[in-house]
Amino acid sequence: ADDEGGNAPEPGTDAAALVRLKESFSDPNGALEAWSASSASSPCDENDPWPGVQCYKGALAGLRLTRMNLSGTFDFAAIAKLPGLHSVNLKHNAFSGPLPASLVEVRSLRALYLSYNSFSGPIPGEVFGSMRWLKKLYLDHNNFSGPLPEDALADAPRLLELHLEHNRIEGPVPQLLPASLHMFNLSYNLFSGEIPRGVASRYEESSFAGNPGLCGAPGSDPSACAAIMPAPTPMTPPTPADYRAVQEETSVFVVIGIILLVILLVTGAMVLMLRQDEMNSRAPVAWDYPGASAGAGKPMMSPTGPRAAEMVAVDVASGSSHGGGSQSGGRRMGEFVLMREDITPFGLPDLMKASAEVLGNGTLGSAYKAAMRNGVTVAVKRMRDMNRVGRVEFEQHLLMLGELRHPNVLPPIGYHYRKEEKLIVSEYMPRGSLLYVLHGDQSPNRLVLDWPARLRIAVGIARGIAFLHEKLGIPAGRLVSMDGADFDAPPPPPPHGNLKSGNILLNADLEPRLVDYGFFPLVNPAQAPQAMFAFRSPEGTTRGVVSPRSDVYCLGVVLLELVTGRFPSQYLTTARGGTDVVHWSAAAVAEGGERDHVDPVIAAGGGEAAVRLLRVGVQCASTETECRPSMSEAAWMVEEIAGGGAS
Ligand SMILES: Nc1ncnc2c1ncn2[C@@H]1O[C@H](COP(=O)(O)OP(=O)(O)OP(=O)(O)O)[C@@H](O)[C@H]1O
Repeated sequence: ADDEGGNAPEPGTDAAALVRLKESFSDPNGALEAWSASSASSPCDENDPWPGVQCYKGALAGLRLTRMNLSGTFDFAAIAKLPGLHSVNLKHNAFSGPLPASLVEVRSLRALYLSYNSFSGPIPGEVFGSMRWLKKLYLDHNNFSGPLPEDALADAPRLLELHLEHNRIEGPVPQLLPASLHMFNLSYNLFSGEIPRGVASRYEESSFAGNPGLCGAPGSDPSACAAIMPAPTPMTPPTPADYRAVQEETSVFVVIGIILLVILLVTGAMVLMLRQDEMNSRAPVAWDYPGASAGAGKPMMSPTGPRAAEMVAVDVASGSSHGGGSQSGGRRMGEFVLMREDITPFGLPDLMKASAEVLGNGTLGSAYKAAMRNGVTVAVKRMRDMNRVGRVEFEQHLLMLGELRHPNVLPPIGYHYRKEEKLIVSEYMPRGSLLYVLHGDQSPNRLVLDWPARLRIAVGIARGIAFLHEKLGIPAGRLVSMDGADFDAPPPPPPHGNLKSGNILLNADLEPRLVDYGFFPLVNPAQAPQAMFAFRSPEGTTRGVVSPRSDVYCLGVVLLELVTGRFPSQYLTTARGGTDVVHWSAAAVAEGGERDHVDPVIAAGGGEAAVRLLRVGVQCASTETECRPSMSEAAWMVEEIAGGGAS
């Protein structure tokens, strides 16, 4: 009624289009009441924009109508003539019926999110054939049926993400997919037959899960196809023999890991000794380093040389280890910035002369132990994949991280920045990581963590990560993507981003200290999915999106690892092995069999408390982010189990 009475907005304007669009669906809560011909403002009014609109330079660029209880159909034809409209997001509403044919008239769309509605019927091929700019298409959690239009899909020129999970789509998995398609999730549908090899190898195993008639998923047994082709077989629960097989695989993995580690340590130490001899014999000669007065213009040291040697050679030319004043909030020792006043000063020359040992080679870089002559022993991490950040950004971030103080957090104490070389130094923790103590140390007199120790460690981890969330968390509303292509605002980054047992170190009292946190803003976005464990969360693997709740998932994995004593398969990228602690434990909770999943070493001491901790782990590692507790809630749940007796 608002839109009648000669007050209609000028045809062709954003306002006219939205008023017409609103007539096509039902808005029982009046969420879009302001979409009216009699409205005093225009949709993109700077001071009083209409609800649900996203604007770019004063023009309508996106519609974000999520969780508004809207229903009926959506008249895409009404908005087809808006050339700047790039994104439509209708997630979590009650729209139903087939996809309106008018959809394909909105040629400008880059992103269309229809997840969690009740759309039904087949997916028309024109969606891919006519919408040539479409990059992201989210059709998951609806009632779509019928086969996928293979030819049209193969032709979509720019499609990056296609989400089809939780529908009733049937037929074979298409053989030909656009080269651009890096995310293709068809889990929980009715697809059948063998997944074409080229498709199976391109996507995660989870992309194909929940299709009982489908075989040939990555990592699955190829012979299973023969068995499954005639008729879909029901899924059978894993037998004890399966678990034994996984255990054996785990042991093989651990043995191989140890052999590799020994080779790495011996080689590293030998090369380092050779290099140090070489350096000593060349002591009077200045090493080549950009900006160094002596030796400038000579070729730089080979970047392919051994890592430790490169690390210690970078700053020999920059002078005395005890020179330099206070800059940027830290003491600058030549090219090295020491951020702490309370330890004996040192610089890169001291690190160079230190006896060094390779600690390991992780996803973010390699780590070395350096015992210096002044009695200080530190861990030096040579960071990879951070060439995107400039000096100022890197320094400010490190200084900020260095200021964080908590008993369960191990802050960096110094850093070195060059465009192509970044070192981060922290206190050395002689006991090593929780990963090593739980699974790596096979010596006869190894440390076995009993229940009180594990509970204390769980509490410490929860306190440390909750502290990081409090200090490094960014309120969700502050981040809005306005790049003109995708107006679905990205969630804030996970404050830790890489929480796993390898990044939880234990001090002499077995108190956990978290490391490798807060690097999300520094790591190159293209490398982050491989480098940071938060991307192994379900939302990270399926959508490439992570948030603070991804840290909660990572905490869940660690808690399950502590209670079950199993090596989580989630930590492996390519090799097979370990136990899928998340699904294994979730199944136990569903069947009430938690007690059988508690590590026998702690079963007697842990009792009901261990079972409760396992349940918290399962909840934290829920597939749906909304089902996970917030980090402060998770920390509180862990504290509650300890009941104050853990500290
Ligand atoms: N400050 C430290 N004290 C003692 N050991 C450390 C310290 N920092 C790292 N380490 C150990 O050095 C090894 C290599 O660490 P690094 O961080 O390079 O790899 P990672 O933890 O396996 O993987 P990622 O790069 O993903 O964090 C690990 O075993 C880790 O526990």
